[in-house]
Amino acid sequence: MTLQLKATLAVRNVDFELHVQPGETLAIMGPNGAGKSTAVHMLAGLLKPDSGLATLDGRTLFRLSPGGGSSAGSGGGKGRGGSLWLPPHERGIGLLAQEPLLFPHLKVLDNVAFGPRSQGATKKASRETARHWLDEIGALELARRLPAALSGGQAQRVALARALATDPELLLLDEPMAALDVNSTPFLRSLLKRVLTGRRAIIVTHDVLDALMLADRIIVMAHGRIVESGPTAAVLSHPRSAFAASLAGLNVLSGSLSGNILSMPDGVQVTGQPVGSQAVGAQSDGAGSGARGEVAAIAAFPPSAVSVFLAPPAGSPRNCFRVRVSDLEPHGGHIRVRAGQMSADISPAAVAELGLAPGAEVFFVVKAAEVLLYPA
Ligand SMILES: Nc1ncnc2c1ncn2[C@@H]1O[C@H](COP(=O)(O)OP(=O)(O)OP(=O)(O)O)[C@@H](O)[C@H]1O
Repeated sequence: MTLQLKATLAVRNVDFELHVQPGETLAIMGPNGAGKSTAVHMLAGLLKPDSGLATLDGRTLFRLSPGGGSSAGSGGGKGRGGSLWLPPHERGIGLLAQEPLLFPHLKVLDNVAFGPRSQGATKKASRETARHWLDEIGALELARRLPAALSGGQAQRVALARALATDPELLLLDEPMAALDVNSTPFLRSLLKRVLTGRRAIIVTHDVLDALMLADRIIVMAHGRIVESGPTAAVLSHPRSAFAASLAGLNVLSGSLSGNILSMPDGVQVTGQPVGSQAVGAQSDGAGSGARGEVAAIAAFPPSAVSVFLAPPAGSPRNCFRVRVSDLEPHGGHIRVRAGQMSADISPAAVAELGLAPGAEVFFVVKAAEVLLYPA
């Protein structure tokens, strides 16, 4: 029993396949325009792919073959050529979007009771279910308010209760914290942690903390494709895409790899440790291959591995980058020295000793042993 989604949509350049097991929470991450919301909207029944198949525990949500003929936005049921498209309310799926989208004229209790009521429950039973979920999310005292009298965080909690009240087989969360102020975010995140435990869900997020706290597994999308997938901790500790490496807080440099040397487009070379020479061949599917066995690759290393010097250290075999400091900011007990895309974490004493300030030209130095080289 599983959720399966396989879909293509040429107009958005998406083509991917994903699975989610019962009880599993999957985080979808990736840069802007990667296709994350597109995936969620297809599952919710709000966007029709050109072709694909989605099944939830053996039930077909949609089945569309290329040129199958049913038009986007049309109603449910079977179309020509055996195609099938269930409307959103028949899918057994709950959706929590960025905005709570509560019915403005209904009190909180009736907003939450709306789902069970439209599934056929009596008015009394629907309200009991609504009270149960409002209690679960710690918002029972809001039951008699209208949405206009709620804060953004309260409204989003009520929207969560509303999504859960239909007892969905799959809960979709599309950047549920994005529209909240920073003070409301931790509360909703810990609430989500509680309600997502043991529940099948997909969360689209830009925040690595959400993935760490809420997800069992993460997929990274880029350009409408899945470029990385695995248990959250494994993806972040051994990122294989530039995006996942930057999520994990690593410095990421792109270039082409030959042996243990990454050459960047500006000619600067980085020596590091290739992550499994077999992995280079296996992962590079030919698309990024260049001349003489070179493959498109990234170098990743943590800011804590970077030392900062005012002059290049003489005779050092280490990697040395000439950079201009763009920013200094506190980071834990250290100071994060930013220089364009690269960062170094050094002690406040070292910052004072070097006399660092934005605009200073310095050298970032990192040992080859600290640099991991991955196929891009
Ligand atoms: N309403 C739309 N009409 C046409 N194209 C769209 C529409 N919404 C998104 N796209 C395009 O589809 C592709 C996937 O977009 P999508 O919104 O799924 O990305 P995303 O990963 O959710 O991005 P973000 O993090 O910015 O929300 C992008 O190329 C985007 O420009």
